[in-house]
Amino acid sequence: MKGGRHCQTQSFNVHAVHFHQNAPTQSLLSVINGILDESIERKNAEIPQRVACLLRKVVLEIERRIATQAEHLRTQSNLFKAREDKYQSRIKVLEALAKGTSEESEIVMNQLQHIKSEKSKMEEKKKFEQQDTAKLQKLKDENDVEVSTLKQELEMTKRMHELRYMELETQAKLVRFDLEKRLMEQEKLLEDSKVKTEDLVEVSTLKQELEMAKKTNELHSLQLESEAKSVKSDLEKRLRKQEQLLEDSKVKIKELEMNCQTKDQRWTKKEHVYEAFLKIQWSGLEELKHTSDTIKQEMLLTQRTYLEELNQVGTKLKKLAKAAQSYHEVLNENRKLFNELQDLKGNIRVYCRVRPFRSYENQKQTILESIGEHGEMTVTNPTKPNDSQKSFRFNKVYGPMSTQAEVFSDTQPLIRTILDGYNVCIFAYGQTGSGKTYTMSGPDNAAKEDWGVNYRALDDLFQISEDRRSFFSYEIGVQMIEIYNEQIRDLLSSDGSQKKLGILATPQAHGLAVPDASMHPVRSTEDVIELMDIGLSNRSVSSTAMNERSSRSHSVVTIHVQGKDLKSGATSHGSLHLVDLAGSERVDRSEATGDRLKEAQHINKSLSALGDVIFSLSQKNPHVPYRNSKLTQVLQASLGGRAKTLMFVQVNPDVSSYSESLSTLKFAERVSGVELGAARSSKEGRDVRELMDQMASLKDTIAKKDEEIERLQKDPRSPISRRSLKNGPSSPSTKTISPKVSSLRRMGTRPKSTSDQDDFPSYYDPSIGSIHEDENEGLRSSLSMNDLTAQNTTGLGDSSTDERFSEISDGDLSVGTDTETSSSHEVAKPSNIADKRADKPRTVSRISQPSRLATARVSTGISRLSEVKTTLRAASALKKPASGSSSPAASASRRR
Ligand SMILES: Nc1ncnc2c1ncn2[C@@H]1O[C@H](COP(=O)(O)OP(=O)(O)OP(=O)(O)O)[C@@H](O)[C@H]1O
Repeated sequence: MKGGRHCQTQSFNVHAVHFHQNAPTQSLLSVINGILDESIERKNAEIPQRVACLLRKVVLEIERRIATQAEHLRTQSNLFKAREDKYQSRIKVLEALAKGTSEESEIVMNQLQHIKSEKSKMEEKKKFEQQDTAKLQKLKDENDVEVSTLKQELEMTKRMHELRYMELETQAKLVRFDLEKRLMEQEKLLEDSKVKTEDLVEVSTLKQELEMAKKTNELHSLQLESEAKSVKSDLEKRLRKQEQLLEDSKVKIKELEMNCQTKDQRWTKKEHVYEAFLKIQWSGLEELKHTSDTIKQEMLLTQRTYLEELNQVGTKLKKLAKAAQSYHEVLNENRKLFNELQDLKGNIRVYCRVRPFRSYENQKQTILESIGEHGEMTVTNPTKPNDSQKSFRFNKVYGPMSTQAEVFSDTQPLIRTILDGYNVCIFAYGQTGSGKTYTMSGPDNAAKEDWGVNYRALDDLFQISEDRRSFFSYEIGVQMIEIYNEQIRDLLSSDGSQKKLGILATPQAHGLAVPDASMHPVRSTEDVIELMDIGLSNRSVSSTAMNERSSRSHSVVTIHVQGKDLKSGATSHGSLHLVDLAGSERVDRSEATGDRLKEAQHINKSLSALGDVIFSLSQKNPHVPYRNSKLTQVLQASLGGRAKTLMFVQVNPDVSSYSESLSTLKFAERVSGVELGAARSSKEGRDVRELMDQMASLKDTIAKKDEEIERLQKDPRSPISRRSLKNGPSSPSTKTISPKVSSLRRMGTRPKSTSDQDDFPSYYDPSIGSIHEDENEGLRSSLSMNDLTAQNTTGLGDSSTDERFSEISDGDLSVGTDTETSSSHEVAKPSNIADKRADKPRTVSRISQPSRLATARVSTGISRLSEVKTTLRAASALKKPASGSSSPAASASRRR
C-alpha cells in the first residue's frame, strides 16, 4: 500500500515537473489530463485531492496568465490612452495654432514647417502606433487563439472531467458494487467465519474510508465543478471584458484613425489654404518688393531731382539774395528815375478845372467853348459874340463833369515822391467860388468818392508807406495853419489860442517853415481827416456876394514825412503842402467893405506875390521873391528847387465871371507854358525833333542877326554902334527902365543863367540885354510889388484903383482880374518904343524859351533818355501828345 502511494506521489511529481511557470497552457492542460487519467487508473481515495491540487495550480496558472494578459492589455490600453491624450493635446495645440491668425508670413511658414515636421513625426508615430496596433492585434489574435484554445481545452477538460466523473461514478458504482459484492462476500465470510473479526473491522474501516473518500470525492468534484464553473464564468467574463476592451480599443483606434484622417484632411486643407495664402502673400510680397524697388528708384530719382532742384534753388537763392541786394539799389534807382521823370515832366504843373454851374447860375451863359484831349481849352464871352475865342493849354483840363477821382488820378504820381524826400506843394488857385475848396477837400461831410485831393493824397501816402513798410519806416506829422490878413494862425492849436506864429527867416529844405505851429503825429488817413476837420472848422470863413461860404484865408495843411531806410539807415524828409487859397476877387464885384475889403486886399496881395514867385520859378530866375508875402514864405521850401508844385486853376464857367476867369487862365498859361513845354519836349521825341528843327532855324536867324549886328556895329551911322562904343556891351546905363519893359522882361525873354547866355547869346534884344540882371530883377520886383502895395494901400475902396490893380496884376503876371482889352492871343500892339522893343523879344521868347530849355534838356536829357527809356515806356499811361500837336510853347509861338 505504502509502495502504491509512493508510486502515485512520484507520478504527481513527474507532472509537477512538467508544471512549470513557463510551460505553455497546452502542456498544463495535458498535465491536468495526465493527472485525471492517473487518478482514474489508480481509483483510490488519494487521487482526487492531488488532482484537485494540480487542477487548482493549473487554474491558478491560467488565472495568472489571464491576469498577465489583462495587465498587458491594460498597459496597452493605458499606453493608447496616453497616446490619445498626447494626440489630443497636440491636436489642441495644432488647433490653437490653426486658430491663431499669424501676422507674419514667416512665422506662419515656420509654424507650418513646425507643423509639417510635427505631422511627419506624428505620421511616424502613427506608423509606430499602427505597427504597435498591428502587433497588439497580432497579440490579441494570438490571445484570442490562445483563449479559444483554452476555451476548447477547458471544454475538453470539462467534458473529459465529466466523462471521467461519470467513469469515476461508474467506477465508484462498480467499486461500490464490487465492494458491496465483496461486502456480501465478506459478510458471508463473516458469517462463514466469525473468527476473522479484524478483517471485518478492517473492511468496515475501509468501508467507512471508502464512504468518506466517496463523499470527499463527491464534495471535491462538486467543489471543483463549481470552481471550474466559476472560473469558466470568470474567464468568460474576463474574456468578454477583454473582448469588449479590445473592441473599445479597436473603436478608439478607428476613431483615432478617423480623427487623425479628418485632422489630416483638415490640416491638408489648411495647408492648402496656407499655401494659397502664402502664395498670395508671396505674390503680394513680390509686388511690394517690386513697388518698393520702384519707389526706391523713384525716391532716388526724386532725391536726385530734389538735390538738383535744391542746388537750383540754392543758386536761385543766391541770385535772389544778390537781387535782393541789388533790389534796394534798383528801388533807389527806380525812385530816382521816377523822380527824374517827374522832373522831366516839369516841376510846376498846372491843371485847370472848370466847375459845374450852380443852381442859381444861368447855364446857357457858359464861357467854356471846348475842351481838348490834351489840355487844350477854348473860352469865349457869350455876351460879346464878336470877340474872338481864347485858347489855352495846360497839362490837363477837367470839364465840369469830371469827378474827384479823375482829378486825383493825375496828381497821384507826385504823392510818392514825398516819401522819397521831395517837397510837394499842391494848391488851388482861382477866383472866389470857383471850386478851390471843392477840389482840395471836397464838399462838406463828403463821402469817400467825393473826397478832394487832400484826403486822397493822404490816403495814397499812407497806402504807399504801408507798401514800403519792409524797406522804410515813415513817421508822418501834420501841421495846419491859416494865413489870414498876413498873419499866421495855428488851426490845430490845442489850447485854442489865436497866437500869431512866426516864420523861419531862412527856411531849411526839410525843416519846418512855421516851427511853432503844433505838429500832430498821424498814423492813418482818418487821423488826418479828423485833424483837418478840426482845422477847417477853425478856419476864417464868411459870406460874400460871390460865395456864401467864402474862405477868407489861405489854409495850408502840411504833411511832414520823416522816412528811414531800414537797410542803410539813411533818412529823408519830405513834405506835402496842401494849400487852399482864399479866392481872388474883384472888390467891386464882391462888394467888400470894411474888414471884408481888408481881407480881400490881403488875399489879392498874397496871391499876387504867389504868382510872382511861381512865375519867377518857372522862369528859373535866380531871385525868387518869396519874402513878399507870408504865403510864399511859408511855402518857400515847397516852391522851387527840387520841390514839385501842382496848381489847380479853378474856373467859374459863368459868364458873369468871364474877365476873372480869363485873367486866371492867362496867368496859369504863362506859368505852365514855359516850364512844361520844356519838360514835354524832353519826354516826347517828336517834340524834341521839332524843337531841334526850330533851334536850327533859330540859330540861322541868330547867325543872320549876328551878321546884321556886326554890320550895324561897323556902320558908324548906326545908333547901336554909337552906344556900344560909348558904354560897352555890359554897360548898366539903361538902369532906368519903364515898368512895362520890366514886365515884358519878366515874361521870360531873358535867360538868367550864365550858361543860358552862353548858349543863347542873342535871345533878347541887345538893347534890353544890356540891362544888369540883378538890378533889373530887383527893379522889376520892386516895381511890381511896390506898385501893387501902393495900389493896395492907397487905393482902398476905389473902384478905379481896383481896375488899375487888375491891369497891373495881369501885366505883371500876377493874380487878379483881367481887363477885357488884354488877350493872350493878341500880339502886343506897340504903342511906344519900349513896347516895340518889348514885342520883339516877346515873340522870340515864345519860341526860343522852349527851344532853349529843350536844348538844355537835350544835352542832359537825351543821354538820359536811353536810361529812362524803360521808365518812360512804363509811364506811357501818362498823358500823350495828340498827333501833330506840339508843345504849349510851340503852339503859343504858332498862335503868335
Ligand atoms: N466840381 C464841382 N462840382 C460840384 N460842385 C462844385 C464843384 N466845384 C465847386 N462846387 C461848388 O461850388 C461852390 C463854391 O465852391 P468852393 O467853396 O470850393 O469855392 P472856392 O473857390 O473855395 O471859394 P472861396 O475862394 O471863396 O473859398 C460850393 O458850393 C461847391 O460845392
